[in-house]
Amino acid sequence: MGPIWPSYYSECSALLFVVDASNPAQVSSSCIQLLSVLSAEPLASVPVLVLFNKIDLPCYMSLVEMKSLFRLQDVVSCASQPISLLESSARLGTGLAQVLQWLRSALRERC
Ligand SMILES: Nc1nc2c(ncn2[C@@H]2O[C@H](COP(=O)(O)OP(=O)(O)OP(=O)(O)O)[C@@H](O)[C@H]2O)c(=O)[nH]1
Repeated sequence: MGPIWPSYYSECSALLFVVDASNPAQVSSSCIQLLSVLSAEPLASVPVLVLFNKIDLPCYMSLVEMKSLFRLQDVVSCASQPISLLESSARLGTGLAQVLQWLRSALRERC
């Protein structure tokens, strides 16, 4: 779906970038894709939540591991937009309250 994302950028008020944390191959390609999304001009000031999902699965990569493997702290510091990082399990509902809280406050700040 990546190739069609830019057609939505101009209408975007908040961006939820969901990464499958249980799939190491997808995690690395997602991080590269994230850098491209963050550098898109229409998203320069749009609040971003990077959500590491599927943390209920046995082999998921934790936020701590991902921060160190993909230098996420550097990505966050260098980006023009505010970026938050959260973990979730959509299956179990873990972390979803924080996602909604982030969404509410991101949209409130844009109004
Ligand atoms: N165990 C687990 N499974 C999940 C979770 N979230 C989604 N899934 C499952 O993952 C599969 C794909 O979910 P989708 O929502 O279709 O995600 P997608 O991005 O379209 O598909 P993928 O690219 O394959 O991840 C479905 O079978 C979901 O039930 C989660 O937090 N934990």
